[in-house]
Amino acid sequence: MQGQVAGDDAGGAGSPSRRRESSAAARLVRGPIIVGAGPSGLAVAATLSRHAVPFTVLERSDGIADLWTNRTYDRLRLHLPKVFCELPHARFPADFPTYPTKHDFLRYLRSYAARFAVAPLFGRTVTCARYDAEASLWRVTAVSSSSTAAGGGAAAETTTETEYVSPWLVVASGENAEVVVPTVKGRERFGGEVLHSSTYRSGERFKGMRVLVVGCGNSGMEMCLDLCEHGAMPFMSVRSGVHVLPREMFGASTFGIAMKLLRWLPIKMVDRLLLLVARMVLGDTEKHGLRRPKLGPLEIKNVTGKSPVLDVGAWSFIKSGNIKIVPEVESFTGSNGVRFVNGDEMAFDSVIFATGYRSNVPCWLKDDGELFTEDGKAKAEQPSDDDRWRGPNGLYRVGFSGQGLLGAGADALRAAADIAGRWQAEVAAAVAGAKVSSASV
Ligand SMILES: Cc1cc2nc3c(=O)[nH]c(=O)nc-3n(C[C@H](O)[C@H](O)[C@H](O)COP(=O)(O)OP(=O)(O)OC[C@H]3O[C@@H](n4cnc5c(N)ncnc54)[C@H](O)[C@@H]3O)c2cc1C
Ligand SMILES: NC(=O)C1=CN([C@@H]2O[C@H](COP(=O)(O)OP(=O)(O)OC[C@H]3O[C@@H](n4cnc5c(N)ncnc54)[C@H](OP(=O)(O)O)[C@@H]3O)[C@@H](O)[C@H]2O)C=CC1
Ligand SMILES: O=C(O)C(=O)Cc1c[nH]c2ccccc12
Repeated sequence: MQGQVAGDDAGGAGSPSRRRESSAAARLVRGPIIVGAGPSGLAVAATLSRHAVPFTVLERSDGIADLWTNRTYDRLRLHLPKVFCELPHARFPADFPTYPTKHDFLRYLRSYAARFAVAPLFGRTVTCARYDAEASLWRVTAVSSSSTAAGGGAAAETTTETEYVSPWLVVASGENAEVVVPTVKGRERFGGEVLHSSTYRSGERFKGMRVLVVGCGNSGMEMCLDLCEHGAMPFMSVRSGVHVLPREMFGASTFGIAMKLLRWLPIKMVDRLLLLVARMVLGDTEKHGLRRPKLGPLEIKNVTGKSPVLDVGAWSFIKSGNIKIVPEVESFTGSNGVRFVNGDEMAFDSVIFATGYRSNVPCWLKDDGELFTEDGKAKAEQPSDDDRWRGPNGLYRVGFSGQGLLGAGADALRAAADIAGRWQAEVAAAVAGAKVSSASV
């Protein structure tokens, strides 16, 4: 039976009442369950669609590609050239610029979903996925909420829990599913606005303000640039340093050059060449407070997942002193004060944490088949081993290789082909079974 009331949360007078319902019947879906309708989930679904395999995509937000739609700033562009960001089976339109804007990219993703008839179930947050060894099936619980105006005028929120069941589960919830915001001592004292980069849209409303940006990854760097261009005064807090590379070298994309060199040379050598050219183009970043990590830019990306910054203009503002580098934050000291680990104290109007994201897989995936680490990253036996896209029991990992959209597309092709093989074998067995039973009637 569906829609059975499993529990009631009392809502105080005037507050929305909350009801939790659960569908008692599990829904056995046709084909695999895919968790997430970002680029990875869409790419798996599209490939399955081409193999004529049905699927069910569960997505927590109300549309596709939530990260790109709702959690990125206005000026964002892909920072790898478009050829490295296409999903399987569909090129970017020829009139797209080399570095498409996020609006271009979203346009592409929407038409991609339409073209391959990918219609996710939206508003379904997966809270648990467990392998039922007895039945050889994945049991996936998804929660959805809906708000309805109740008779007396107060809104009633109903959360519904549904179990979806399938022999195959594709984890495509992303490496950037949840924001990371560090706990800083004295946070409650700070009177200015504090936000995470995922809610920053533009520097416009920070004009004339002193803004502390914590973190020097691509988000931190690009927000500082945006703040400068909108007449704000950005300060960038740096903890351990980063590799900054020009986005282009000798008129070609740095990433493209690196990919070509990797065909012939070992990664350490390619890193050395990139750093040599970066030094020629940018100068010594350490002199301006941006220490370079010990491992090279490509090697550190492979080993730890830390992305190099591909500079789109922030570097020149750092050199000119418009973006000021400050040390790691120690604490908030008052309504606008921040103390740094070197003991210096400064006043700021706002603080933006550009401290990155994390996966949420450990919160919901109960039988991870050794595909994930404790913090929900891809588990690799070798640092360079990005080949563990399939686990036991029909479990697949797509989009966790730390290689951006290119890696997600490659994972999606392999996972979908593997599932399609198994699906077709099951269909063939069912057809054979049906023939035998009809012959014996
Ligand atoms: C600001 C920014 C810029 C980037 N730019 C580039 C770039 O230029 N090139 C590049 O290659 N990579 C880039 N990346 C890396 C980025 O991870 C990929 O571009 C891409 O978004 C990965 O796709 P995905 O589908 O794996 O993950 P996501 O895009 O994060 O999609 C995952 C989806 O799963 C959903 N989800 C999560 N948890 C659950 C759950 N429990 N239940 C149901 N649904 C869930 C989310 O709502 C989301 O829609 C960028 C990342 C960021 C943060
Ligand atoms: N145009 C594009 O294509 C863009 C791509 N991206 C991509 O999105 C992903 C996320 O990038 P981003 O949001 O920059 O996050 P990142 O994880 O790349 O960077 C996080 C930054 O925050 C710092 N940090 C994290 N925790 C703390 C802490 N507790 N205290 C102090 N500092 C801390 C890190 O420092 P430390 O190194 O010391 O840990 C690092 O400098 C990356 O893959 C990136 O390449 C992002 C923006 C634009
Ligand atoms: O933006 C990112 O972090 C990406 O994941 C894209 C990406 C994959 N491999 C890289 C190597 C160097 C710089 C960016 C990337």
